[in-house]
Parts: sequence; C-alpha cells; structure tokens
Amino acid sequence: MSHAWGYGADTGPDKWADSFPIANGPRQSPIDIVPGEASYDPALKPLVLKYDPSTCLEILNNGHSFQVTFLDDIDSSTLKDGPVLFNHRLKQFHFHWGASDDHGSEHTVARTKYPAELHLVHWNTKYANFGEAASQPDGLAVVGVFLKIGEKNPNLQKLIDAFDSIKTKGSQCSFADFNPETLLPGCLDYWTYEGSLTTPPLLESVTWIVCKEPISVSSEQMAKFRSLLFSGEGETECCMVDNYRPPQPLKGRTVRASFK
Ligand SMILES: CCCSc1c(F)c(F)c(S(=O)(=O)NC)c(F)c1F
Ligand SMILES: [Zn+2]
Repeated sequence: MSHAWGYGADTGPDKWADSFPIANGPRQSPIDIVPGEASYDPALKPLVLKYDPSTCLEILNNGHSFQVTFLDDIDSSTLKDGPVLFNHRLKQFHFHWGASDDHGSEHTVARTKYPAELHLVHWNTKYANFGEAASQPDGLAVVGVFLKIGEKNPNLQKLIDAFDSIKTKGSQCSFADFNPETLLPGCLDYWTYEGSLTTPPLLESVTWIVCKEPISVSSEQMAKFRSLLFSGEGETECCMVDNYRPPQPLKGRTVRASFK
C-alpha cells in the first residue's frame, strides 16, 4: 500500500490522516503561537547551539523540501540546555515556504504567517541513533526560525547558489563547510512546546524551540526557493511551493516563553 504523501490536493495535509492516523493526535505540529497566552518560565535556560561546519555533508532535494545533512557520529554539532535535559546532535536542516511572500511558514504568531520557516533537526543522544530517537516522546528537538522579507541574506545565498544542482526530486550534491549558526537570529529568545514532526510520519517526538526573532530573506531569494521542483527529472514539472502544514489544534498544551 502506498503511503505517498505530498502537498497537493489529493496528497496534502488534509489527507495525511488516511495513512497516518496520528495526524489527529494530542501533540501535533505546527501550532499558532499566541504570545499573550504563552507562559514565561524563568527556569528555561538559554539555548546553547554549537555547530562545526566541517560536519556538513551534502545538500539534497528530497521531493518535499531541500535539506542540508550533517555527520552525526560524534558530538561535533550540538544543541544543549534551552528546554532540553539531554545533549542533542544536529542531523539536518530544511525549510518550508509558500507560493508567494504572504505565507509559507508552518508555525504562525498570533495568526501572522511568514514567507518561510527554517527547521534545524536534532536528536537526543540518550538514544542510539536518529531513527530510535524519532520514535521517542523526548527524542527530537527542532529549532524553528522564521524568515521575513527584507535585506538579501548572504548566508541563505550560499544555499541558493547550490539550487541548480538539486532542482529535481532525488538530486543531491556535496556541500561542505557551511555553518548553520550563520542562519540563526542575533537574539535566541524562544517559545517551546511539545509537538511532532510536521510531515509524515508525524511522530509525536519533537520538543519545539521556535525563535521569536526572524532572519531576513529578500523577495528575489524567495523566488529562487520556488524554482526548485517537487518532481523528478523527466517528470512533468511541479514547482516546490506551499510545502507547509497549517497550524494544528493545541489540545490543552502549554506554550512556554524563555523571555518576558
Ligand atoms: C523521518 C524524519 C526524517 S528527518 C525530518 C524531516 F525530514 C522533516 F521534514 C521534519 S519536519 O517535521 O518537517 N520539520 C520539523 C522533521 F522533524 C524531521 F525529523
Ligand atoms: Zn520541517
């Protein structure tokens, strides 16, 4: 039986529950973050993100987004503190974006949509590997960063410059010495809540850490994101746009803030 999923009318988020019933689970992501309803928690520690550019391996089009993958066999690129109790290793980062600049993020802030959202995916090293961690309620920690239309971002440009090599689904190329720290905002104030992957298998294993401050992207750079394809080489071209899941019910969860 095919569990082929996507973002089109027949395969998109409204259909995912057919193959992945957890889509209607108690801790699904993304959510709408309402700042006035978030609880400031003075016990939340500052995020400690330490990334080693030499662990950057490749950039690839996986047919749902583009991702940059990291070597995660030792503690070279890690997330510590913040809301998590254990050390986490960086596995990959990817983005979600819209067909136009007025939407595209997965999380929203008081229903405000950003044109794109970066996800830095980390796994808890109390588990043996990413796959095992992804099946545990405290297995993953994803840092979300909003992209806001403004100045051209020279660090995002390094990713965009590789797009000609990863235009179609399944294409990849080596990608070395990229430091994800250059994609972080200057202020690391964050909201945190217990959630899930935002794509199938929608596993409820993610501690979400959503940064309050966005990073900049130019409208021209967003247009380059939209030049990537969901489709593979030789297939009818289908532009990679609107690869986001809309906000899901909070179902009684608390969103905590690391800032007043
Ligand atoms: C089986 C997972 C493969 S790794 C991965 C991913 F590819 C992905 F897209 C998201 S996401 O839900 O879309 N964004 C947080 C994740 F959380 C991930 F961990
Ligand atoms: Zn994501």
